Amino acid sequence: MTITAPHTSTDIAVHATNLSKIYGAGTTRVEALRGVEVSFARGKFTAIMGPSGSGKSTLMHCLAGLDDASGGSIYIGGTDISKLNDDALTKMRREKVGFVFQSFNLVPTLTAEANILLPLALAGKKHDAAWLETIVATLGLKDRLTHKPHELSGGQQQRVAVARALLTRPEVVFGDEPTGNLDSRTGAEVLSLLRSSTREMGQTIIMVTHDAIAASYADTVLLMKDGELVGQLEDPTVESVTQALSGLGV
Ligand SMILES: Nc1ncnc2c1ncn2[C@@H]1O[C@H](COP(=O)(O)OP(=O)(O)OP(=O)(O)O)[C@@H](O)[C@H]1O
Repeated sequence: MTITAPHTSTDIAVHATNLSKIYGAGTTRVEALRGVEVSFARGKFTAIMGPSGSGKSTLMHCLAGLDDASGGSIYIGGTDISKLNDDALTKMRREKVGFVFQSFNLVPTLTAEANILLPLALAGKKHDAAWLETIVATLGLKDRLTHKPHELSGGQQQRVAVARALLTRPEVVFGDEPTGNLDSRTGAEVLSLLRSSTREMGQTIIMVTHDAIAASYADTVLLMKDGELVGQLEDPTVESVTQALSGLGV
């Protein structure tokens, strides 16, 4: 007889329940999220896709505590972030969330190493030197640490941003089109590194993308339309993603 362990809350890194977001009022009122119910398993790579205006960025911004939801609750690592005051929210984002954006968002005057260490430095915390070494080695940045961003290629800059996101061992890393500014070969490298951070480091990743190739690196693709989650693909391929998107009119 096989006994399957029941899912416990520790299997879930990020969870949102009955999440709504309304922009504007009256004739400019937009319901960007309509009662979204979603759980992101710990250590998994999830891509969020859907037509333009379907609510992907809004969902990501609310989940990351970058924007206030209009209703519902969001849990990151068991903490209901909708109940946190501004200071607690800032601390939570700094310690429990990593970000990788399309535009690498590195500080131009700082070296790669200083950029990687910045979130911990801002939090007044010491970094774990062995963990830094592991991340730097995994991302192939060892001989680039003393360089400033303008001395690095786009792919190297994004790897620095990925290292910065991973260093705090965050509950979750959010990616907003992380390969949008990279050529396809470099983009593939960064996506492979993101995927190995889930497989080898147990990192949870949630990525918004328009790109079926990028989404095919994820374990799961969530499909959005008109502010709702309307589908899910497991072990996606470029073909299965493209087909699902064309079903949504993309
Ligand atoms: N700050 C805002 N003020 C008013 N409406 C907004 C605001 N931000 C987003 N919206 C609206 O909310 C809806 C969802 O937008 P959102 O940016 O989340 O979609 P998206 O799926 O990320 O789109 P895209 O793929 O084009 O980036 C859209 O109708 C958009 O016009």
